[in-house]
Amino acid sequence: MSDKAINRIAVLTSGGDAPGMNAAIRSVVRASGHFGKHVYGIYRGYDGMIKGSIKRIERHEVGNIIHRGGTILKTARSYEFFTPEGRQRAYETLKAHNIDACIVIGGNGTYTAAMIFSEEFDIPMIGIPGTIDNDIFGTDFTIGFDTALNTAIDAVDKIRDTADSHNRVFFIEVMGRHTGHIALHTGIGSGATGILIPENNVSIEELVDQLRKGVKRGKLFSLVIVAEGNKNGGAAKIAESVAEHLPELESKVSIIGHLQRGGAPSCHDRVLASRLGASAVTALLDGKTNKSVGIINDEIVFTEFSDAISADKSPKKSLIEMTNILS
Ligand SMILES: Nc1ncnc2c1ncn2[C@@H]1O[C@H](COP(=O)(O)OP(=O)(O)O)[C@@H](O)[C@H]1O
Ligand SMILES: O=P(O)(O)OC[C@H]1O[C@](O)(COP(=O)(O)O)[C@@H](O)[C@@H]1O
Ligand SMILES: [Mg+2]
Repeated sequence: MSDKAINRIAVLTSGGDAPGMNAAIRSVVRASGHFGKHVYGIYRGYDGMIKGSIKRIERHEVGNIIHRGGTILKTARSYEFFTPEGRQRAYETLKAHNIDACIVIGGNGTYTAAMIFSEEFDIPMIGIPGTIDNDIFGTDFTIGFDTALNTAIDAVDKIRDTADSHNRVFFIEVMGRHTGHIALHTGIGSGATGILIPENNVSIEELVDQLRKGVKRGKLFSLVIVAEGNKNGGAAKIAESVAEHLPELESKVSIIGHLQRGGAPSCHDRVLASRLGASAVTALLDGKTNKSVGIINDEIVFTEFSDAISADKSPKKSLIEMTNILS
C-alpha cells in the first residue's frame, strides 16, 4: 500500500505489442479523467522512460483507437532498463514530470521490470497483462490472446482448404516462445492431428505414430500445429524429421508469424482491456502497488507481480489430454 496522493499517472506499453493495448490505454485515460487525474503517455516502453519520451495525453486523443491494433504509445524492448543506471535515468524522467504512479501494459518481462523498479524507487506500479501469449498468472486471459487465436484459426482454416485439396500434411507454426496456449487452442479449434507445445513434450516418434494412425483410418490430409517454443524445433525442422519416417506423405510448412500480433482487437479483447484499464486506475487511487490486475471467473482480481510472473500459467492438463482423445 502507498499513501501518497496520486495526481499524475504515467502509462506505457512494453514488450511484444498485442491487439487491445489501445483499448487499455483509452480506458486508463478516460478513467483517470473521470477521477480528475492527469495521464502522461510514455512512448516506446521503458526505452522512452529512460530517454524522456513522455507527454500528457488528453481525453480526446484516445478517441477512435478502441478498434485499432498495435499501440499508439509504440513499444520496445529496452536493454538499458536492465541496468541500475538505466533505471535511475528512467526515475529522473518521472520526477521531472511529477509523475506519482505508473501503469505498465505488457507481458512478464514488463512486469519483472516494474517490480524491480518499484523496489528501487518510491513509485507505485500497476500492471495490465497485454501479450498474445496468455502466459501471465492471475488472469484467465491476457489482452490480445483472443484476437491472436482468431487470426491463427482463420489462417489455419484457409490452409485446410488447400491441404484437403492436395491431400497434404501441413506443419503450421504459431507464436509462443515459452508457452503453448496459442498452439493448443488453435490446434483444438482446427481439429489438428498433432499439437506440439513446450508443455506436452510430444516426441517426433509419437507424432509420426499419430499421423500413421490417421492415414490408416483413411485420413487424406492432416494439420499439425507447432508452437515456436516446442522442444523439437520449428515447423520446418519437424517436417524434415517426420519425412525421414514417413517419406510417402507430401508435406508443406507454413509459419503464421507476426500476422498474429496485428489487426483489430476482437470484442472480447476490447471489453477485457476496458475493464482492466479502468480497474488499474482505481487500484492506484486505492493505494495498491506492485500488482497485476486480471479477471478470473469474471471478477477483477489483483496478483502480486512476483506471482504473476512466476506462478504456473501452463495450459490446463485436462485440455492437453483431451487433444489425444479428439485427434
Ligand atoms: N529482469 C529485468 N530487469 C529489468 N528490465 C527488464 C527485465 N526483464 C524485462 N525487462 C524490461 O521489460 C522489457 C519487456 O520485456 P519482454 O520480455 O521483452 O516483453 P514482455 O513484457 O512482453 O514479456 C524488456 O525489454 C526490458 O526493458
Ligand atoms: O517481437 P519479436 O521479437 O519478434 O518477438 C516474438 C515473440 O513475441 C511474442 O509474440 C509475444 O511475446 P511477449 O508478449 O512476451 O513479448 C511471442 O509469442 C513471440 O515469441
Ligand atoms: Mg513475455
